Amino acid sequence: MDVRVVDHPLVKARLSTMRDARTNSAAFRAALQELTLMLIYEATRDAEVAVEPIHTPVARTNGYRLANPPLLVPVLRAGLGMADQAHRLIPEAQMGFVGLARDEETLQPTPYLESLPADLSDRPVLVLDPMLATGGSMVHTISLLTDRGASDVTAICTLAAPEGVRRLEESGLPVRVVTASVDERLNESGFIVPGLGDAGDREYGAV
Ligand SMILES: O=P(O)(O)OC[C@H]1O[C@H](OP(=O)(O)OP(=O)(O)O)[C@H](O)[C@@H]1O
Ligand SMILES: O=c1cc[nH]c(=O)[nH]1
Ligand SMILES: [Mg+2]
Repeated sequence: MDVRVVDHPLVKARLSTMRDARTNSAAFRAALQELTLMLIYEATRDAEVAVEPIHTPVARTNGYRLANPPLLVPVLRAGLGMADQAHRLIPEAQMGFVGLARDEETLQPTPYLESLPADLSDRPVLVLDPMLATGGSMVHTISLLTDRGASDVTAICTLAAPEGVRRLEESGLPVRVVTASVDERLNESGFIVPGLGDAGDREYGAV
């Protein structure tokens, strides 16, 4: 499985803002948006482009656009904080939604929303979720996508745990991961260490 860690000074700086326990919700959301921009920029580096002639005020030249715009799928709640920024970068993209809440005792994802196009064959998908911890939520989400024919899925995750990366790899699902960091480990409560805490709570407040 392809895991791309975007190792760039600006990525590290935004991630540090998100990790810092002193960062308030508004600053956390702003850093997440900026980080999302950089991760999507990297994730789409090899996207197929269509070429069509355009006229500048001076001459005729080649114009470029994405040949096959992806479906964007934020995983609620925390992934919502990445959705608008991703859409600004790829305004022609369609958006689907998955809602999951991890049971903090069993660490199993509890689904509460699924709003996705019926046919995803021949369409790239970008899944937006800041956190890949045990990998349970991501495996559930990608299974919903492959059930609809998706075969080209990229998980855009601010942070990943080695355990989650391994789980995705062992699932055999057609996915690659683009992240700002693969951290050390999960703790006994299933939180990423050093991590950044509960991403959804830090964006929107504790539930
Ligand atoms: O890899 P996993 O062990 O499944 O954990 C990762 C999930 O946990 C967080 O969501 P959470 O369940 O806290 O919901 P929230 O976004 O509403 O806070 C995060 O946004 C992922 O979806
Ligand atoms: O560290 C973690 C693990 C799962 N979900 C989060 O929001 N944070
Ligand atoms: Mg949460």
